[in-house]
Amino acid sequence: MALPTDFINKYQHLLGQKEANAFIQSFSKPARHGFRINPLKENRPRGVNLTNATEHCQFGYYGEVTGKTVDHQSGAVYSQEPSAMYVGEVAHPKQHERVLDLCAAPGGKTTHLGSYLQNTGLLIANEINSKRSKILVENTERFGLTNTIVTNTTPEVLAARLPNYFDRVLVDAPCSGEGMFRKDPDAMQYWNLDYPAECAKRQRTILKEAVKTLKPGGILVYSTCTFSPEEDEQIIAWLVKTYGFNLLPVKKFPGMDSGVPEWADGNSDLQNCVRIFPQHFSGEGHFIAKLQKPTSEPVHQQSSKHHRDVAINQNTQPMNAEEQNLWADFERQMLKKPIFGRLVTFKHDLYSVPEITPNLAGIKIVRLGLQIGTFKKSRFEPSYALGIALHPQDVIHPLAISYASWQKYVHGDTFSVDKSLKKGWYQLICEGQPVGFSKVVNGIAKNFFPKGLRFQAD
Ligand SMILES: C[S@@+](CC[C@H](N)C(=O)[O-])C[C@H]1O[C@@H](n2cnc3c(N)ncnc32)[C@H](O)[C@@H]1O
Repeated sequence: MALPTDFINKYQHLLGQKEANAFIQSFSKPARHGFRINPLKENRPRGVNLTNATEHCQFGYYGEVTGKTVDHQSGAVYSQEPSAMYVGEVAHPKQHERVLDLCAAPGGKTTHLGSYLQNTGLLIANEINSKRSKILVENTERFGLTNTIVTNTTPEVLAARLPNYFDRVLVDAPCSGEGMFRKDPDAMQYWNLDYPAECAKRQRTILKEAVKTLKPGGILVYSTCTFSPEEDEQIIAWLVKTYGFNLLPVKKFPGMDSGVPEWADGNSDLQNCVRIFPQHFSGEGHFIAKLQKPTSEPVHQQSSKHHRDVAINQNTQPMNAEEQNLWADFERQMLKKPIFGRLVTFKHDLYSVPEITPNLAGIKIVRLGLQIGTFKKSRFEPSYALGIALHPQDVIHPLAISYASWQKYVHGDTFSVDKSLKKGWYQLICEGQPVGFSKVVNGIAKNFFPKGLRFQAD
């Protein structure tokens, strides 16, 4: 791979000739692939090879997964390169915490954080880019995250609305992406010698706001997929100096390196950070730091389980009487236990929002928790997201379908089912995974697979 000359010279200077040679040569080797399995699903994925588990990530495996499979469509797996998997592992939220993923699209880390939260507490996944925030929504839905609100706003707006609010904040920062060069050589086109410093400026702007959203004593995880000290150790040194954060040690698995104090201000605590270099570790490259916000006074262990703000924003409403009846009918016919969260309507859609959702007025929300369905004229239509999120064991009418029927389903076609099936809604199950809802009428399963997601499966 033809790397920029300035890039080679820079790392020869930083790493020394011998180490730099190994680093540069690693770019000519094949990229490493990986995936995580989804612990929120009742059943393990059946179509992937689960023999090569990663040591550093509880849910991780080496290997490649493709998009047009049951495991992928149902959210049973999430494709993620092996070093990126260590970020969620380091962040590792505890159940019932309030967590912010500030730079979240397409959702690799969000889905990983959600794997730990187990749909408890609150996860706000924010993405500043509107188009990318929609992909983030797709991935949170696919993964079956019911405690997650997706917002599309700036760090400044979130910090102004939710100061000192989160137990844990992840800043997986936009960066110069040097760890992407092997996987995606196009990522090199933006690179020049000044680019890391430009990215660092933006990272400091984001972090200034991230710091405000974190409660005293809260945990901040900062990560990049780049090797440049300007965006890694130097950012952390600045954070520690400016805000008095405590740099916490992060476990290093074989092949992981420590942060390098000499590449910043010499603070020996910088060794607590993790560097993942492709010449030492089976992954593309990352930098991760874990920090704690100082507490000027003792933090009272306020359980977020009991916190409950009333309003969500000015546009949400409780269900009206007709909607309540339609929902109650659906719930009685379809669900073995009541739906999680707080139910609110937004226009004609019914949402389940996490119990501890704060007032989000003034923040652009792209996904208000889990969309349960839509009230149409005198009927309720369950959503695709609900059809994927519900565990088959909690549904009164699961319907196992063949792979051939699934192919028709994801293509947007109807398919035949047993003629004796009663008319009504069924949760479709393929290879043990819930794949959405269908309405069965006279032996035909009608298609409700979202138009924008349809594809031709092999
Ligand atoms: C490294 S990517 C995040 C990857 C994501 N965490 C994942 O694991 O899938 C960084 C994200 O930050 C967003 N971003 C860019 N500028 C930003 C800014 N000024 N404030 C917040 N986010 C920004 C980008 O749109 C991008 O989606």
